[in-house]
Amino acid sequence: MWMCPPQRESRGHFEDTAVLAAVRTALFKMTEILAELSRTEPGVALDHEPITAPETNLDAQMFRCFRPVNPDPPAQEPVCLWNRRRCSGQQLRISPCVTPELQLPHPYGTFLVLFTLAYKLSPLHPLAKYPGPIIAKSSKWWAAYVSGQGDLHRHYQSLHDRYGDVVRVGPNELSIRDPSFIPAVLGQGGLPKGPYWDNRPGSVVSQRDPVKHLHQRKPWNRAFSSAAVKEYEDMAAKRTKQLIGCLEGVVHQSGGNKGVVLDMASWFNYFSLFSFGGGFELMKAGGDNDGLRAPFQPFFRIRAIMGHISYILPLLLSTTGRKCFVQRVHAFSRERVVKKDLFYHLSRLQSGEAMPEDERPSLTDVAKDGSLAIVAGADTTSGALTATLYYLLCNPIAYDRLRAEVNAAFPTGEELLDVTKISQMEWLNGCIAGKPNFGSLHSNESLRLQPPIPSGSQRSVNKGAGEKVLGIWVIPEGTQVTLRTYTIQRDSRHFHSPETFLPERWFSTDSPAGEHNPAAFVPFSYGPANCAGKNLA
Ligand code: HEM
Repeated sequence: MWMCPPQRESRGHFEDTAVLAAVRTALFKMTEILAELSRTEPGVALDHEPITAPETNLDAQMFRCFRPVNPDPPAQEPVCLWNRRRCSGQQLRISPCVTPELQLPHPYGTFLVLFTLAYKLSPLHPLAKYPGPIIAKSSKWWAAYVSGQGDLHRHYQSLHDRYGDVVRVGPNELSIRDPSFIPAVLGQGGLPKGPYWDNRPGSVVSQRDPVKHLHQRKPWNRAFSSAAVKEYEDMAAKRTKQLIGCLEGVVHQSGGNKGVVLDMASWFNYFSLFSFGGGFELMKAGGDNDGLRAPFQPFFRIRAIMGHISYILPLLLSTTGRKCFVQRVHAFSRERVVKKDLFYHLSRLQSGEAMPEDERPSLTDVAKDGSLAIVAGADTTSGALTATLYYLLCNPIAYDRLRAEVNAAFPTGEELLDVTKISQMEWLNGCIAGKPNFGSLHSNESLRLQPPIPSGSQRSVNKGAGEKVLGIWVIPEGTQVTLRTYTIQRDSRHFHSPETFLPERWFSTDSPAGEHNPAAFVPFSYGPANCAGKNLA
């Protein structure tokens, strides 16, 4: 990794005293890396749709100082750095934006970097009044680094414990722990999505324009309407049985050996792709033998890191073969559109749907959304199931109560999913299902303790939109805000014994544990851009 982390004070917490030295090192290393990128494979880029680096923040403007600018690229054989074998033979084109010589920082660049840094840390900055660590105020590169360690949500929690409910976590970004701001930020008429989503394939999740988002969201709402979700029930029941059969098979093959180890996170991941009909037969294959799931794994980490420095994505796209991965996923999605599963519903081609020809989305658009369903739907669902199993195994009392409840409701174990029965099962709903309770549609303990999207979803007060007032806080234009799900859901002001797995808190109001603030439970987010697949999930 390019950046030497300064001394940690506590888990994920950086000492301000080491900060300036770290920032200097980081900036120097950044220039080195950019130079290295251009030296190793000169002038090669993949064919991609035009992508423009956002000019909305100073980090991006600084970054432009280091970007190569040669309008006449040399003719050259295209190469895919990411995976040469997989991408050989694909139609690639030299992009005019990358050249062999990278312009290293000249005096103007150095001056701009230092000036920008000084401005970000000065009392003149619009967010100067908000508390936060100096390294975070200096650059989002720091958040990208912590994100790469997989610890960002815990780090934000420690920052809130130290600085309060509103913390400056980036030069232009605030992190919020107060759930009373959820409707104003995420609700109807709230804030649009932020630059975290810039430079991504144009699926609904990365649509920052609220009007276009509304349009793109329609097929999703249709795909998860009550009628459509009913159609998935059989599929879900069959896949559940298949999973149980597979697990029994593995145990059987081991000859009843008690020491058999199962990677349940992977099995839940194979299972959670069930909404795609027969497209993924990972359970049947007993693993990802064909490498269908493997390409998604590095993508999750890269996506999480790049969200903080999304202006660098165009350079990465042009110097690496990430494009190859995206093309592969889209190709897979395109094949699926014709089958009657989630892709089919997204394509709005259902019978009885009076959708005029010209309003139907193109196959490419559906493929983009379908790819999103794989990345947004499968990992979240399997993460929730894995967390539930973990907490049940750590809590024998809850495990026994749940098992007794399931055995009573489904005595033979052969019944298909019966949603009416499920909605009346207290322990199941307390642990992992979704029963209307305390005004909250999805009330369960593992999603509270381990929300699959723990750091929340970024929103932005766009330039020209005017400042946004949240209680006593004035959020200036050009600021990004994020409500931290993990931190909010583990706040003792909203949940009794917040770090403890207590499924009964959702159905028992007799004990103090039952008292909680339902508004502080938002694993599926809130408002018009909340999770489109939550009914299915
Ligand atoms: C336990 C499982 C899941 C959790 C906790 C979860 C959570 C979330 C969250 C927090 C968001 C961000 C919303 C925002 O920006 O405000 C989101 C977005 C989204 N999720 Fe899920 N999700 C889950 C499963 C699924 C499934 C199964 C699907 C579909 C197959 C899905 C499809 C989507 C889509 C399409 C979006 C983008 C919505 C938009 O921007 O309008 N999710 N999800």
